Amino acid sequence: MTKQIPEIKMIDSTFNVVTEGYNFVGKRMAQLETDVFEARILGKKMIVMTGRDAAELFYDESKIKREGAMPKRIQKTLFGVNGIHTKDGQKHKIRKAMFMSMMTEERLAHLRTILQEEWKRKGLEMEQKKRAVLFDESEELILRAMCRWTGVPLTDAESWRRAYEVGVMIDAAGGVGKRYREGEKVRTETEGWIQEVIEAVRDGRMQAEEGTPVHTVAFHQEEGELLDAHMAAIELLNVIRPAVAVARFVAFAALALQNFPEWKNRLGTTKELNNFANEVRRFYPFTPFLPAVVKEDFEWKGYQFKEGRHVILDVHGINRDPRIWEEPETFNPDRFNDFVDDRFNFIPQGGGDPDTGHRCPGEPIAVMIIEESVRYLTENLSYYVPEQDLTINMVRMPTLPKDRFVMDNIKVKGK
Ligand code: HEM
Repeated sequence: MTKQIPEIKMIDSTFNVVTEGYNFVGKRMAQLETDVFEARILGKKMIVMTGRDAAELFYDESKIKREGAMPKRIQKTLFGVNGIHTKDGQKHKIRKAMFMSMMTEERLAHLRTILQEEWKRKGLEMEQKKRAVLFDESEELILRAMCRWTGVPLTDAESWRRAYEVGVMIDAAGGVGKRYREGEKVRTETEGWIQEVIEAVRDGRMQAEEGTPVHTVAFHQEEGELLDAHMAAIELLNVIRPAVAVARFVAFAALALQNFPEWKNRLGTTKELNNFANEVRRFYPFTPFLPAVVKEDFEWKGYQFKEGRHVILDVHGINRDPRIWEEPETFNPDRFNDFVDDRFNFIPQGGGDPDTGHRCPGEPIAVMIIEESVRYLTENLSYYVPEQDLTINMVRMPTLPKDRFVMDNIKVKGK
């Protein structure tokens, strides 16, 4: 028997999404005591879904597609227009293979070494400054590391400006008005910068080592053709930009060390450090939800999904779902000791199989950046956390601790 999907009886709920942010979906799910509801958002009727099973459905390519799902305003700031996030089927698989080919064990080990070197440099810089904002420093550090790793040249003179611009693109994703317009502007500039690099590599003005992401993207072919240089720039930026976004998790990790200091001396083993990084990705808000579109009519748990209907997956809610996580509101890295990941129950960076579906290819990079940052902060740096506002505004998307984690009296240990 088919059931009626519970509906939000409002002409349009966009205002509530904007004013309630990360809380919008969870609040409605609780009010309606459901895992699925329908609402009109941005003028379109959408099915909003939460829970592990909803994630499994969302990543079933026979039922759900991406074409036409991602709002243009998010493509124009965060992702780049018509990049991998919007592709389906064979086109997506070929493009995705390009990203996945960058994630070999050897290449990732190289990135870890780069991150360790960059943290050493950063530690000394921060010590000289005495007082620094961890979020800003992390953005710059990660941009440097990613440019080295991908093979994109970056001078000392430009690293802060470029890092700031990439940060603006990320921050603009959930913004309106000035915040959105600035994001769009810096995206155009940043794409121009990377496009020049791609063109220089292609015509031999710049050397790029085989196996580096810049080489991979510059010479990646689809149907016997190189990518258009602008598209290549968008996709190379789809490696660099989201890594810079991990600075949010670095700031959250520092906040966790501050608020839950009992974990500081529980980071000695690789597993403990990894658990801590995963709990940071689960506990703190980042990706709120993901959009897609129903490919053809089907029924799920008695509900009718009609072809062309937009769907939204509640990523944030699944990270805090009490059916998956015991005491979800408690920060507890130990929960990952016996956690069985079934690809749909822990999805801070999307679910399913990264090789074949849309799941983020950058999870090992994100985890590694958090791990190396936490390692450096706890083992190599001493600092004082001055009075400041570290509240997390759950309305703003994406969010971060308000004062971006100011550190004072910074000293490198054991020099
Ligand atoms: C702050 C850390 C990160 C978060 C929260 C994050 C989150 C996500 C999410 C939610 C998706 C969408 C999954 C979907 O559409 O189903 C995604 C896709 C993607 N991410 Fe990440 N990501 C992060 C870091 C990275 C890094 C370091 C890379 C570098 C390679 C990366 C590259 C990508 C790409 C290329 C896609 C598109 C995949 C596809 O459509 O097949 N991300 N990410």
